[in-house]
Amino acid sequence: MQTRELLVSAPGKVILHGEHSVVHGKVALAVSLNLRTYLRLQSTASGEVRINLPNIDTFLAWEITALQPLLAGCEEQGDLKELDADLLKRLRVFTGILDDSTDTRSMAVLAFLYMYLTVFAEALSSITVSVWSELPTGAGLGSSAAYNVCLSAALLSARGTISSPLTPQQESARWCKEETELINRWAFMGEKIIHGNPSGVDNAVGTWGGFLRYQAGNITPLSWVPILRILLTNTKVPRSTKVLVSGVKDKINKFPSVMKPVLESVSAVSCTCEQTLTEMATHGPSAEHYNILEELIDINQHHLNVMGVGHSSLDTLCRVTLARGLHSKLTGAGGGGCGITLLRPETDASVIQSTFEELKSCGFDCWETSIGAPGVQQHSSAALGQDILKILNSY
Ligand SMILES: Nc1ncnc2c1ncn2[C@@H]1O[C@H](COP(=O)(O)OP(=O)(O)OP(=O)(O)O)[C@@H](O)[C@H]1O
Ligand SMILES: C[C@@](O)(CCO)CC(=O)[O-]
Ligand SMILES: [Mg+2]
Repeated sequence: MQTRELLVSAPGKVILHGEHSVVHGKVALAVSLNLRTYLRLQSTASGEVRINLPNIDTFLAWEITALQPLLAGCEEQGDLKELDADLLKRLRVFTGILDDSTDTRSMAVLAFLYMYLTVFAEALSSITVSVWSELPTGAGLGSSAAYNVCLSAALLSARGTISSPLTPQQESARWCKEETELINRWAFMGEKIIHGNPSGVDNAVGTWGGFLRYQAGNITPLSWVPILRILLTNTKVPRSTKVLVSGVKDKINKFPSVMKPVLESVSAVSCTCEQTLTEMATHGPSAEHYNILEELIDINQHHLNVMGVGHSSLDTLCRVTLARGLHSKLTGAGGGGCGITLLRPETDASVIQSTFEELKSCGFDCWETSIGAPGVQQHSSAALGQDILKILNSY
């Protein structure tokens, strides 16, 4: 244990195209958001591990002596490709969390304890971890990935497996490539616990930030993209990514010849979108480019409905925006949660205002977002706003 206090943050994300298909090896395009999750880790002498999760009203502590026996029989974490199923089973018994639970608190606690035990292993230390997020929990904006990336970075740094990159002169710093890759791999373990069968796209965006093309674990940063204006709408309909991902898998197993072409088509949508964005960045955006982006959004939204991850609230979003000539699709796992609407450069402020008003009257939250924020970072306390520090320091 090398650290008395660590502050880290990681961004949420929007998936432009490829959610669900990406779980089955197809191409996705995703970009980080300007909404972040923040974590403070303190080393203590309490003999306890404590976690404070104010967003989900969860405040728990365990004696290290009670956690130690859970590690008996654990193999050293090698290439980090697979979860240690036995340890997870022992953790479920220890916490009383059932196999099929998708409960918010249970999933957050399991992911934390699993990562703490596997990172610290033979050197369990007393720590207090507090996490607070600007992201809505479980709404499709990668809140689980931002949580897992923060946990992974902070725990690995505190253990000394990776460095603490911040120098006294800096307000924020990032880890080197190799250490960032390790953060991403460990965060993926947390995603496996929360999601069941994640593709890894969400933790990749939370770790690396920016605009990414993702396919089967291959991450390609896209630096040639135009500035896009995107409206985000949170329908506030709760859903679980784990349940939705498993529903799509069931449908593919039931109707493979029907569903596989749908996944293939979504992959083609991602690739056509990528080509269009590259053209827009190289030759300058035209009205025709925006027409193509809008058509691709509509096609993908239909495909997502075919996969069974639509929701009447998302239909409402599409209808309200289309009435003003704007095109929307769900983002993330769907089933409620958030949708994105593409704004054209010439979209009038009055049109945006009236869209906001109508969506708000449906009970939705709606705001224009900014995309492409940096990935996981370590911060000095001077870098964080007073309101965020106040929350993290109050435990
Ligand atoms: N701020 C937070 N504090 C504690 N736990 C969190 C926090 N944010 C997310 N989580 C955990 O992540 C879970 C939500 O993950 P889920 O994957 O269902 O939604 P999401 O990540 O927001 O959406 P998507 O995966 O579609 O982008 C919560 O149930 C909780 O266990
Ligand atoms: C639905 C999904 O494709 C995106 C969730 O943000 C799941 C995943 O890729 O792990
Ligand atoms: Mg998630």
